[in-house]
Amino acid sequence: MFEGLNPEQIEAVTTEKNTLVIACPGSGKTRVLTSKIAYELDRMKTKKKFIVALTFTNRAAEEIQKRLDEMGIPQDQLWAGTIHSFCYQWIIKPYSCYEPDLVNGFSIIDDTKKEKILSEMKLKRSLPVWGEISTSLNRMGEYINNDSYNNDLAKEFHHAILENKEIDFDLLLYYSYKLINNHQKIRQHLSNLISYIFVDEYQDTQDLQYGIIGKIIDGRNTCKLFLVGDPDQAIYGSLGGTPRSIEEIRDEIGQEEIEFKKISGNYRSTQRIVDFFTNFQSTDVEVQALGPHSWQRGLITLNKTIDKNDLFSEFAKIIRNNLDNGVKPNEICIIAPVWYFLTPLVKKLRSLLPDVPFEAPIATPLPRNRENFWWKLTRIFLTDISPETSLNRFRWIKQVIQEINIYTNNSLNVEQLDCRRYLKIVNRIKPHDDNAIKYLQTAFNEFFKALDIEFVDNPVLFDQWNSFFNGLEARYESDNFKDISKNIKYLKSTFKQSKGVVVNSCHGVKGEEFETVIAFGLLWGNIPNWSSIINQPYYVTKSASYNLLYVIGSRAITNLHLFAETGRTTKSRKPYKINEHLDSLLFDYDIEHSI
Ligand SMILES: Nc1ncnc2c1ncn2[C@@H]1O[C@H](COP(=O)(O)OP(=O)(O)OP(=O)(O)O)[C@@H](O)[C@H]1O
Repeated sequence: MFEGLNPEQIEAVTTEKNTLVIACPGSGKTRVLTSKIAYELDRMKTKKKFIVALTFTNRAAEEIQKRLDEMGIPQDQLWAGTIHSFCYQWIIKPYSCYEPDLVNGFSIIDDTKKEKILSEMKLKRSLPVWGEISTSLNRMGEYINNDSYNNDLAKEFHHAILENKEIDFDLLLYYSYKLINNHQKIRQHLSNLISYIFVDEYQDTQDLQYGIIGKIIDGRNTCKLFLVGDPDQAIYGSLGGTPRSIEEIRDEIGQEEIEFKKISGNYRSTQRIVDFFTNFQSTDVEVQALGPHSWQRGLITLNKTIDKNDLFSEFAKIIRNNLDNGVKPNEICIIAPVWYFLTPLVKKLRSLLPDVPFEAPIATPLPRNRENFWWKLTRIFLTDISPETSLNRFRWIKQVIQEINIYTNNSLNVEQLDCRRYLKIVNRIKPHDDNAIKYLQTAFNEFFKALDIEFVDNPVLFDQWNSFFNGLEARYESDNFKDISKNIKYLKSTFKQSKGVVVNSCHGVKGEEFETVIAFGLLWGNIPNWSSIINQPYYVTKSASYNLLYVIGSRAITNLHLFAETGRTTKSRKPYKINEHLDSLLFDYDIEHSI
């Protein structure tokens, strides 16, 4: 369990106390977190308690589970997922009957629908459609935009969806906090059930999330807390994410003691990459590259003259060179500043490099609400059956069957043998339809028929069915996806194990590492987003800009190619300019023809 950990890391893993671990990128925070979870799972004295690991993305939760599988650690007593999934499954689903706004049923709306409603509201008020409005609330139920006009709009939006018995992820968090704060019974139940809460990327935790975690722990000494993160990697400031100080965290958890630990060094990158990204660090702590690549020179380039239309062929050239030099496709990553740059980019690259696989996790037309039951069943149907996916698929089917039991009062068994049997049912179902929507509907119908359950009679499953398929149809018709194939093969390809060149947003690649990173759109207004620039004090803009550049730079192991392309214009037709902090940095870049 302690294999591959240095003494500082072992100390963090074996600590008995509530702990906050802060460290620079590549220092092994994820490794420590996974080992600590394994260590605590192994020490559990009762079968009645759970360990909860809160990660920023579902991808990160799956990575932890995969690593625990590889370590051979049983995970029956682990729950891992995002704070939104946690709130839904542990608070809202069991206790929504105590909340008047939710008591008559509700469904969670998809991002596409949310964006559509918000855009219509903005148009009505003659506000620019592209202006970012946060609909996050704090624990007092207040909206957190700087501007009261935006707060009114956020409030009006929530009123409108609630009228329709719908909530979004922000209301999900808010009602979870309200329920846990108002009902001692809920607090007590959760703190009796949960023995440890782990928080990854603590620096992006919102006020309500601290509030919810704090209420579960709240000085009762029954549940411990372990947070890891890096304040310099806080990139969700505009959505209310903040790295709290150790004193503030102590206040949240009812004055329980909390220990502060640092781990040092970077095991990921070359010293040159470290020297590049530490220019955007908030402190002047020296970071030493300790890993096997530390001494390599690699390549670090900055191109600020290339036209946006020439990016694709330039990327293709870099990718081809890397592949020729033995770099595997999934060790290369292209980072876009905003997710809507991704779909056209992948399309273009696929045509330029038809033999190279690409993986664009965001470029899926599936509705992004992973709490939807039908999303979870889709994942099982569309993930390849292979030895590498078998443990995941087994875990997913178990979850799905447990949910069916809750919704239908059925008592399907969830023992090992039974879950294998359900998986076999899924594996046998092979609809003939090419159209993705038809394929999935046939598959789901056949699955429920084999289980002998009439799901259409169930209001929750029926509502979720509508929201899933309406969401999928709406996304297929939206500007971003209208050109992609509606064939089931395309949808299946979005679930493929990561073997291809990764194309993702800066937010999507947090925590990951790649031999070669290509980042483009490093323009003022993208990095950071206008919402961190317009009407913001300079220190907010600077820290948003620094943190994004820091996160992007620190994903690279050996090579980093930066692009601040020309030819992009704002909605008011002004040319975008290079990010000013990147522009003013004096760094010994390699010249491009050496690529
Ligand atoms: N003690 C160690 N010895 C050798 N390699 C290590 C050690 N600890 C971590 N690593 C390796 O260093 C790399 C970075 O580790 P990890 O992803 O855990 O860092 P991190 O602190 O979570 O980074 P980030 O903040 O960027 O998410 C990984 O390849 C990991 O396997």
